[in-house]
Amino acid sequence: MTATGKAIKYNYNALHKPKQLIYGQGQTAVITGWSVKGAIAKHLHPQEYAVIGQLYSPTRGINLLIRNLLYNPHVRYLVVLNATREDKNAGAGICLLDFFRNGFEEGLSDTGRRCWVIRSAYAGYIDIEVEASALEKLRQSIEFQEAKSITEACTLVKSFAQTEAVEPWGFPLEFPMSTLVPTVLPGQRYGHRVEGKTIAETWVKIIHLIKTTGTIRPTVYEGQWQELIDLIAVVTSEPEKFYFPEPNYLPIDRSFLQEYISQILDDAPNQEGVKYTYGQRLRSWFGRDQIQQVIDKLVIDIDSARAVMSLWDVTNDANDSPPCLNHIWVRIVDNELSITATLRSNDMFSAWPANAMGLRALQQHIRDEICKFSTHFLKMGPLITVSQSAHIYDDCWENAEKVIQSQYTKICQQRDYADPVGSFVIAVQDGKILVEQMTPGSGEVVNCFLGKSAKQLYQQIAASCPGLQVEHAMYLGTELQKAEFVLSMEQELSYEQDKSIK
Ligand SMILES: O=c1ccn([C@H]2C[C@H](O)[C@@H](COP(=O)(O)O)O2)c(=O)[nH]1
Repeated sequence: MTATGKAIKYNYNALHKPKQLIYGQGQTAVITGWSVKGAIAKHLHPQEYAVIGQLYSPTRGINLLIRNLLYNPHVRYLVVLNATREDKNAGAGICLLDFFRNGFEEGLSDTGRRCWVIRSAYAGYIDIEVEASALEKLRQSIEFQEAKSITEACTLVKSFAQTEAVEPWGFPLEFPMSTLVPTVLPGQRYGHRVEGKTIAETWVKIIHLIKTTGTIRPTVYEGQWQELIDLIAVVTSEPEKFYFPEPNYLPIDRSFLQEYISQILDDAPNQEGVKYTYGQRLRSWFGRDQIQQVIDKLVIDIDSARAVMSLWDVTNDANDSPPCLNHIWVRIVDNELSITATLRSNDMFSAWPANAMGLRALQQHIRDEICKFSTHFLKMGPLITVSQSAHIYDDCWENAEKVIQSQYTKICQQRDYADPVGSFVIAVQDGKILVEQMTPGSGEVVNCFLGKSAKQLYQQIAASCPGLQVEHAMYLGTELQKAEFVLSMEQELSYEQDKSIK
């Protein structure tokens, strides 16, 4: 703190996420939610505020925000901006205000950890290590206001700045924090494939793959994430009205989805502080409606491989907040319409389910429109996402583990055994092992492998069918070993696939 004449200048010291904040010398903390913080800062003088920062999610951001406030007792005013649709969906601002309005009580977090639970309709937690008396003191010492627009927020900040300087409410407080270091198993680094029937099932498999084999790397947001590079997710049969598990373990629900779909399908006007919406990029950003263009293209030329929508603006996106969804490609094969979306950076735990459902709604819309304006009857094909940086942030690791523990085994048990590579019939004939590969469904023989040992055969099969499913390959290994055993024995034994040796 330095005193210059009458005005006192305070320094804000952030314990957490220091590079994500804009600093001033005043006594008001401004929480901008999803509106970009720079959009407010430009209307204010640094002496009018203590700090400006964004808060996206109640479960992920509030704990660190409160810890930072406890370390900066000169902050005596709080302005929470709640201006965008994203703020309404996330509820982070409301939850923060509820902390000050309603307080907190001891309870369990969504991962079952003991913590302080904010008395709010939105789930928000504070670490139990933070003393309750400090939290109460903070609540009593800060005057808070909600703003519905950037203009209103600035007016509030300026009016607080005009009041006399207030003494800090105490000394900076810091509390211990536990950290979780995951065990990472070895695995592929680049290029991964996950498939599931529904978005929910695929999501659980994605979370498991990243959590077990993803590399731990620093993020640009002063934390860490676990990351796989180029993860292709194929969702084969998400139902038209979307599948939400009961109880719902996804990070979104139906009412959130409703709002979100419109952010992808519908145009949106420019709004100060809002970076972009996908709907705006698709419908009007480049002076054309790309969704309609794709529909028109495919109505005329059903076999076209040129049905592309681009969201990356080379003239504009080298800035602070470029879109994550960059490229969408629509393809019709055998009367099945698939969509492939490329996301340069994808938060697989918190954002992917919404991204995938929004894209599925877009796919459905394009299919319906093509059917309406042509004589084609098209089925819904798969939804494919290509997530280039497929990551899980460290503050979601605990939740991710919980999803894996409660869902992954169940989902693996539900798998069917239809390997698209086909099936293999194994027999022992004339002192050799014979394996015939057959097409799935129709059972047409397409390949034959012959050899004396299990090794000779599995090497041939692996070379010929590199896409074989892991469990299927392991099964073949056990059967081939049985066949080799029968061949190697002096006495008359017979081999029959899937039966014990007689
Ligand atoms: O539709 C979206 C929008 C954002 N993100 C995530 C990906 C990153 O974790 C973060 C954006 O960070 P940058 O790569 O822009 O820094 O938001 C998504 O997963 N999907």
